[in-house]
Amino acid sequence: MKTFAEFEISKEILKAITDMGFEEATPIQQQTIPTALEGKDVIGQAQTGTGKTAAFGIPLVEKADSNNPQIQGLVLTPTRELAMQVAEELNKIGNIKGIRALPIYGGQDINRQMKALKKNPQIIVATPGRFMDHMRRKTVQLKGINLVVLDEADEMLNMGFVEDIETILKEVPTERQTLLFSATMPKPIQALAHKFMSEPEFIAVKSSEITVPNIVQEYIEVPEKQKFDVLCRLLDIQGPELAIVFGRTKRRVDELSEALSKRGYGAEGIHGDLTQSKRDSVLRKFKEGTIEVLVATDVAARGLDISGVTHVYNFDIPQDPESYVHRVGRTGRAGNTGLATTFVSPREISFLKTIERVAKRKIDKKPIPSFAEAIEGQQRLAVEKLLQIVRENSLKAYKAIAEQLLEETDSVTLVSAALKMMTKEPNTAAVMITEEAPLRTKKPRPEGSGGGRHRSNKGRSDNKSDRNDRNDRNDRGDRNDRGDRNDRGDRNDRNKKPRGGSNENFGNKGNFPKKKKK
Ligand SMILES: Nc1ncnc2c1ncn2[C@@H]1O[C@H](COP(=O)(O)OP(=O)(O)OP(=O)(O)O)[C@@H](O)[C@H]1O
Ligand SMILES: [Mg+2]
Repeated sequence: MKTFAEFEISKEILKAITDMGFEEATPIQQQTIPTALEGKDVIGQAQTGTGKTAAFGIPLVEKADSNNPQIQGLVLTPTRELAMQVAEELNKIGNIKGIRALPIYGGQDINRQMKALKKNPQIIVATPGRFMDHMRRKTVQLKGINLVVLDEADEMLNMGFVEDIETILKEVPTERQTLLFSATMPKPIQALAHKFMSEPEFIAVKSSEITVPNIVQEYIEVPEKQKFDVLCRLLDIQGPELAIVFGRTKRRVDELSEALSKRGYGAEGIHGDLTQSKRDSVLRKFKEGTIEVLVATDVAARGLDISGVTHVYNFDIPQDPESYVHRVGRTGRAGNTGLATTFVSPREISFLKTIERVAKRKIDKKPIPSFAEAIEGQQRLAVEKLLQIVRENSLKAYKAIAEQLLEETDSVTLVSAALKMMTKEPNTAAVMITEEAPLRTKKPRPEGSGGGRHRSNKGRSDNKSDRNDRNDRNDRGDRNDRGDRNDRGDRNDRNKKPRGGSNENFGNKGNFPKKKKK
């Protein structure tokens, strides 16, 4: 294992990384940081949650000059929330060196962004649509940019963003360095990437599986009608610290979050039709633990790093294996463990097989949990809570009254009553969830064949609103964001489309260095 001191990086950055609690470099960091520092173009691929942000962030900040008022680095991300998160991490890496990263994304007041741009940040982290908007307004200067990063590159290139990325890269100086990172990098996307890069080195951390081994992965075969009750039972049994439930469409997300709230869970939804301030507040509440269930479309599938996410539920099976890999990757990050459960309706089993083949791992079948197990689960949680209070040993004020109670009632009855009071009884309040048709079976395609270089918007133009959903491409009139590509009207259309084949070499072996406790 390499420590960061072995890289040729400045003392300020080293100190910042130590302050962040990083001691050893992760495998992808070990392999890509020296190459990127040499100035080479890199395509970096490693499993979710293994530190790709710092893998490109450290060279990016190292190369930036705090005395130069120009924008020197540009990072493009597929979603707004990811842009914010990446900017935050770059600011942590760069704070001692005096390097500032500014997030620029749709849904945020453009005048505010213009003001912030005037303060000369060295690095911009942006969604493509909004960045192009600033280019047109000439509120960003591109001539000083010498390093461009495409985070979640396959996602951006695959989803018809190619034109946007091309437009941006055409205006950035050609003698720049380009870095591409993602946990999935289908071969056709790699081929496409070469268009933007000069003799890139492809660095993929070898692994037999493309998801980290510390995510336990299970599926439950469940008819559409029963999915919601099964989800509630799982939440009761498993008692996640924080959980993300992925649904296929925005309507699904709205209905699920409402239904979960009705049944007494702290849940809210996030998708591309919400205002940015709503998206921000939902995500903030989730990070703080004010709500424990985040219901989301694929807008939250890529890159988001939220500590405490112990469970991921695919309420609807994702439509392609890449999406599966990224969704389940919201848990089990930075060496932590996680559990991912996928609901598969009987007619969707073939999709599961494709996922297993591409992810190169078996997903274990679990039975539908019973109502009795849900009750048991809640009782167990109540017992844990009770014992926790015992351990905290702050019961002095209650002892006298407890002794008095024990004179009148026997201890077993009293403890049972306390447990009953603390147990959340499974709630069966009536809820409304519109049924979704199962995914349509498509002809299996040979792995790696890809079929089409990238998906253009042609062929999907029958669904105009869908275009607004992709990234911030329509940032001008922008309300929507990408990740919600699987919106109602979009679903069937999308099923027919070829998808880039998946690559074989992914990720590391999960030997994640520990973060130092601060
Ligand atoms: N060297 C390190 N030591 C300890 N923790 C680290 C190290 N590098 C990164 N981390 C932490 O690991 C977590 C995951 O990192 P990051 O978000 O960069 O993963 P990723 O590979 O980009 O995942 P994804 O594919 O989902 O985008 C973050 O919380 C980050 O702070
Ligand atoms: Mg990432």
